[in-house]
Amino acid sequence: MNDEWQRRWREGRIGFHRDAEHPALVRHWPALGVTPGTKVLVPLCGKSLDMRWLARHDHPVLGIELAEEAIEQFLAEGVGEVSRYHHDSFAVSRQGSIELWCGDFFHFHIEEAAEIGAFYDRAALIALPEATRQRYAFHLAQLIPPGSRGLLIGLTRAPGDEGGPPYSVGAEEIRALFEPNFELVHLEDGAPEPGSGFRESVWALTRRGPRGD
Ligand SMILES: C[S@@+](CC[C@H](N)C(=O)[O-])C[C@H]1O[C@@H](n2cnc3c(N)ncnc32)[C@H](O)[C@@H]1O
Repeated sequence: MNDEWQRRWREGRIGFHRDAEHPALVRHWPALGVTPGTKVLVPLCGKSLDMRWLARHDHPVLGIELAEEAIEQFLAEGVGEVSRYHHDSFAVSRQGSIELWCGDFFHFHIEEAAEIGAFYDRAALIALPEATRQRYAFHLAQLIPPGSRGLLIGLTRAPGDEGGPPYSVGAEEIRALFEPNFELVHLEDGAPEPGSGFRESVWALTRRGPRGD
């Protein structure tokens, strides 16, 4: 699966990428009440412009992305000096208050996550096949301290459409995956997209319990 993502980026098959920040981020992030200055984890970040929006709103960002191509495109499209270093298996690049860790999200561990106090998932959970989604929800919970908030934008496909990625992840599955470690509030469902029938759902999550619960 990892090779397939690298191939997609090399071949420019990145229909998931948006040319502007996601309206649900703009609409809902302020109400989460995340303190300015709090570092936001963006798992499976691609070259999402949502990271620039978060940075402009006083949040240092830590994005994690497998594909070097995505990170290089993001940096080339940005402004400012880029500094680079290595940390374990990750190649880390920093531009302004955005740091991008190139590598596998599942290899990113709590020691590296010390300063993270919020998260933003748009099309990360739904990029993963069913068998990996449980691992994703648990791993995310390990990285996020109790009391921290995050926004999750998921997606369902038209009834009977079992393709993916993006995979169809309904409200029931989202609750089953995250409720053991997070309080969830379902904020909205988008309208089905004409043509694809994809329909986004937006959730606010608050990490509960002691770390590693
Ligand atoms: C559907 S895209 C979403 C990207 C971004 N969140 C956005 O909204 O544009 C999923 C991204 O996750 C990356 N990815 C997939 N599996 C990953 C993993 N295990 N660790 C890090 N990145 C991964 C892919 O390369 C791809 O860029």
